[in-house]
Amino acid sequence: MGHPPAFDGPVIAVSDLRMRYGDKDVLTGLDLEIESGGVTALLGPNGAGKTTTIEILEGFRARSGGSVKVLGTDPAHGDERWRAGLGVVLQEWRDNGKWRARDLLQHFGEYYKPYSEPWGADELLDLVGLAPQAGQRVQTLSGGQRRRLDVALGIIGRPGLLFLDEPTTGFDPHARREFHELIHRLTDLDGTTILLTTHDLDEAEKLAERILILAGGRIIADGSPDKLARAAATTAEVKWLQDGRLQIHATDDATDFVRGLLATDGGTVTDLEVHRASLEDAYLSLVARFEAGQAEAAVDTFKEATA
Ligand SMILES: Nc1ncnc2c1ncn2[C@@H]1O[C@H](COP(=O)(O)OP(=O)(O)OP(=O)(O)O)[C@@H](O)[C@H]1O
Repeated sequence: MGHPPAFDGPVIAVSDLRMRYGDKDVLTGLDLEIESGGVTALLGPNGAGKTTTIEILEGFRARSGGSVKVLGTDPAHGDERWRAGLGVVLQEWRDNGKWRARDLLQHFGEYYKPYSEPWGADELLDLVGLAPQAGQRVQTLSGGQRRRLDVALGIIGRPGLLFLDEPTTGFDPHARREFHELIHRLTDLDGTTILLTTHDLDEAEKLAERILILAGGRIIADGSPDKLARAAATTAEVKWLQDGRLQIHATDDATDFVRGLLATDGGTVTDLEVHRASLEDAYLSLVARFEAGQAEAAVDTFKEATA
């Protein structure tokens, strides 16, 4: 006995996933396949359905339609052995405050013994950088330490697939960096596959090989950070002063536009600037428009920018 049985095939296979709360459609046909290994980040504006998606994949929420396989099993019918192959770190987890960190891990590790060889508590505390806090009560840990303990609980059974829902919300920059180092360490170990949700594009770019953007009920962008950034950067904004007045022009071919401008301006153009849209620009504008209630228009513009 060691790790849960290795799984052959995509660790997540979702097709036409739909979710409706009352009369509100949150997921309207989500398709997704994730192969084993590496970190995938699921991004999207508030209320886009990230947590809903993750909870369906974890088997905590019944879907309205579509087909879902996680580690080869439909989460709606996952048994204990299947669940033991998953690691779950929820957005908030506030129980167990009186337990000491090491005792808590030892206790939870017992649950996994029929299915895998769980981490020993001390080894795991070391891995997540909490060895000095081993004897401390959970309620006395800082926010960042608490989150690392959450991750320790999530990975204690050596899961093949780890879900992290907004793992660094509320972190200061130092805690965030330490957490990112921990995620890198986990993917180096045992090839754990990680799916995390975040609001933060910068975090997604740092951690993930693959970024998925969820908006308007489906995945509207899917690719490596580089690929998405290159796609978003095709439009450029050219700014200049002419006769003391600011002029702005958006173009797909800034070089050609500037050549034409300078050939005909008679020397009146000054302060010329070319600003290439970054992935961040495209994403922030998506989020702002989404939050202003212009979801559909926002999705169309973003798709055009990253197609
Ligand atoms: N149990 C529920 N009953 C009714 N509506 C719900 C329920 N859970 C979520 N919703 C709604 O579904 C939408 C998606 O919520 P969800 O939490 O999945 O989004 P999210 O992308 O994770 O958001 P955030 O980034 O704010 O965490 C929201 O409009 C939310 O209000």
